[in-house]
Amino acid sequence: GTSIDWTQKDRFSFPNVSTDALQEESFWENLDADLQYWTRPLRPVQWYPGHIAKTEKELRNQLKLMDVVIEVRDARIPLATSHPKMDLWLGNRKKILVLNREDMISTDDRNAWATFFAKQGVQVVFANGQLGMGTMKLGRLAKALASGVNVKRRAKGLLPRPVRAGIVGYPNVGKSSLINRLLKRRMCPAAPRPGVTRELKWVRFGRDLELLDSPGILPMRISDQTAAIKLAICDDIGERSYDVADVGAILVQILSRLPTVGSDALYKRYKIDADGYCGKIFIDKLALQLFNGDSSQAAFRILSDYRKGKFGWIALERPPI
Ligand SMILES: Nc1nc2c(ncn2[C@@H]2O[C@H](COP(=O)(O)OP(=O)(O)OP(=O)(O)O)[C@@H](O)[C@H]2O)c(=O)[nH]1
Repeated sequence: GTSIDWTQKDRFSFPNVSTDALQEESFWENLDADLQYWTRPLRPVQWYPGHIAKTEKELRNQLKLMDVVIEVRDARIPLATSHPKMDLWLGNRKKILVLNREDMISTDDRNAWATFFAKQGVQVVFANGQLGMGTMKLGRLAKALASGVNVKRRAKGLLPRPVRAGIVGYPNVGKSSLINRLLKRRMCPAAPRPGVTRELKWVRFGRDLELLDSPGILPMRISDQTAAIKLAICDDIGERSYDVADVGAILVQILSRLPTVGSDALYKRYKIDADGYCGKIFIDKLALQLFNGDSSQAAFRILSDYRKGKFGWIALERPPI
């Protein structure tokens, strides 16, 4: 496989670069290849192709109505929660990128992503849909970006109209929470499941701006199992689509190799040795220790500890170099 040989790294000495930093860099460089290798023998995460086609059609219809598109991603996995066809679907609409769940990543991660997207000229806002952080800035940006729409209308002799913004993103990334925050209301009608026709309503959002009250859902990428595993770990897809024990085992392998967590932190929490190669053995031991041998429950405990930040706030992606 693509396992990392730390001892090899230690033999060379790089001036001014700590071994920890090197190990971490090497971890991130190898993570996607490792995930590909680890997921190959597993039951793939199941998407329903029928749903995907319908979701895509609905999304494209919704996008046609928007002048400004607010694309929401999970800050822990900004790449796995992106769709390669998004820019094509956008056409010449303006886009603002929201990295939501900013509370679930470290300041270093946040800075790294801010630099990465700034270099690409992408407008990025970090937000917390639960607490509402970032939404003021988002509102201001949407307004600023949208002002061009009426300049064009005036040039064509048309009357100005409110500019229309809409929120899109993968399931569960926090779209409804952000709509609620922007519209300062408690409830947003739950996003309907793909294929169910819904009424689209515009809600006034500040002066001259309207927000579509139901979010657009991005279709899953059917063949990308590396992205799927990350979505599963981050609880961005339903548990019925994957095997909890498999996903938990992969998380153990990731955590034990990550220098900022490592097998020491796993041992401290569960009193079980992890070796970074076989998360399944770790899960089975935890199952025997705490859950009468039920490995799904054991895996769920580890996933849930990760999601609650018990090992620190750990992103599963770093910007590519
Ligand atoms: N910690 C944290 N949790 C968040 C944040 N934003 C949303 N959540 C939580 O994430 C879960 C999903 O949020 P929703 O707003 O329902 O996500 P959605 O994208 O509308 O989901 P779908 O309706 O499935 O498409 C909820 O439990 C929210 O409370 C955030 O910034 N930080």
